[in-house]
Amino acid sequence: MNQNQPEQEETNRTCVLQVGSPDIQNALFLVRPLTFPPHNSIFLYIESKGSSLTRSGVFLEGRRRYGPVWKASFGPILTVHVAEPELIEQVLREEGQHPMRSDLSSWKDYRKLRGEGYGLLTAEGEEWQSVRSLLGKHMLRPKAVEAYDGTLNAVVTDLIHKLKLRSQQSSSGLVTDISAEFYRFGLEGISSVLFESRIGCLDPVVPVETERFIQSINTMFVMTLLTMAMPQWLHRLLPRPWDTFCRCWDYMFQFAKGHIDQRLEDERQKTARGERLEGRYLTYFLSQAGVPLKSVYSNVTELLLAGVDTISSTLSWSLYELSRHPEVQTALRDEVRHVMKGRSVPEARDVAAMPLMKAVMKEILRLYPVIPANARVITDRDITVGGYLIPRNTLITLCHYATSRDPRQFCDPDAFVPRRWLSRSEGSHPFASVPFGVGKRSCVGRRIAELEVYLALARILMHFNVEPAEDSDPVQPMTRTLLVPEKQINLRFIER
Ligand code: HEM
Repeated sequence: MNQNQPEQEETNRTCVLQVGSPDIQNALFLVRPLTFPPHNSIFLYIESKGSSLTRSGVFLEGRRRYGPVWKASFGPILTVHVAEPELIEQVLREEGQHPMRSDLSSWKDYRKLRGEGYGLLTAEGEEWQSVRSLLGKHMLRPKAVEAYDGTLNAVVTDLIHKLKLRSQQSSSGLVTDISAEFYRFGLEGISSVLFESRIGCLDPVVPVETERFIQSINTMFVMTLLTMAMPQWLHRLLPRPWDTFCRCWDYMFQFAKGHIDQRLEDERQKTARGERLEGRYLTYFLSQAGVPLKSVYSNVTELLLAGVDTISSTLSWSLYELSRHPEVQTALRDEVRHVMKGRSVPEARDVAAMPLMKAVMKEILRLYPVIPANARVITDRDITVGGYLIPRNTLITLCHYATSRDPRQFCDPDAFVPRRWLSRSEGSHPFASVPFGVGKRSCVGRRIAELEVYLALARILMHFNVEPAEDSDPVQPMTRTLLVPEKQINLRFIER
């Protein structure tokens, strides 16, 4: 069969190709809210007319039904989906000097409404470029990132204590809802990199404002889908999703501003006392480089937000899969111990000698890419992708989850097989699994995220055998803008 042909024709299909044809609005995706107890907030199914997508089937079903390119509407937004590595590569190779993810964003609408600044996630053009160049120096250069290992290791030490405390509270070493613990770890980790000071997320009693910040992120992501699915005029008729969305952002900005103001005040007092300033944290670099305070606020808010779910999801799925594959867990622990040679705390440079560790993270992000679909808008010209003309300013959805679970790219695609990354025989397309994105606008936190996950996994495996909870059913991923576990992940941490 031709790879570019749909596997199966559907008589009741709601989405057909031919961008620019009069029936461009004929595809309607419905969004139905569901309550989901663990976070006490609303989660979403995305359904196509006729049959529901599985919760984890982020565009797998679209790919199966319609082939590698199809168009659909999400509320008022028309988007062309691209679900083939070669075609994703074609789109990304077309992006210009200042790539744009999406022009139609409720995140941007909030900033306009409240007069807040834009951070790296939301800024465009020259504004984006200047902050990206600055942060890139401190977040992507290997030497600059290595310098954070002491800071991050201190946070990992607290995580290990917390896991010990929690596992000792159960006779079987059970720690329920590990993602919640790793949300706090993620927030503490990114805060320490941003402020070079600790904010108490891993203390025995977690500060109320920390929990509220994490809850705000959760709810904001859910509301993002709802607000995007509703045309703006509907916000007046059904104000709740939009109001809730704005309140979440208000709190997130307030939280970040409080910490930034505190930190800058500390610096002012030091200067007044004639002490030398030698900060090694991102807020300091931003403020010293003359970035306006409004932009420091928005960038720090967005970096805090970006560092929480991403780390939590990756660590949770890593331990989930390692608990179900004890042979991989043992091999990884052996690798860590071999490199550590009796030392107890790994450093950034140790990771270079841990190929299996890197393969485990790649495999986890292939199976569970925390951003399952990304987007691009090409603003200056029409482009041709897979033989279809896509007019300028069209929102193009890049279906990464669909390509990274595609059996044409990865044999046994739903299985956890880290070793596939250690041999060259797999032969998948380089754009089949790109969990951090590719190119100028790719993830600026990638190196920090990798280091944080490596340091945490190495120490956890040195301290614990990680096993599934008794009688635990498999956990599937689902989408809430980001990919998250559909239910709590509970694991047993047995001290070694
Ligand atoms: C496993 C962890 C992570 C994954 C899988 C991930 C993935 C991504 C992806 C897919 C993008 C969009 C790239 C594109 O549009 O091409 C992105 C952007 C971004 N990420 Fe991450 N991320 C992770 C961790 C982090 C962390 C820890 C931070 C903060 C320190 C961070 C900060 C950002 C920022 C600021 C952007 C926007 C970059 C820009 O537009 O210039 N990410 N990330």
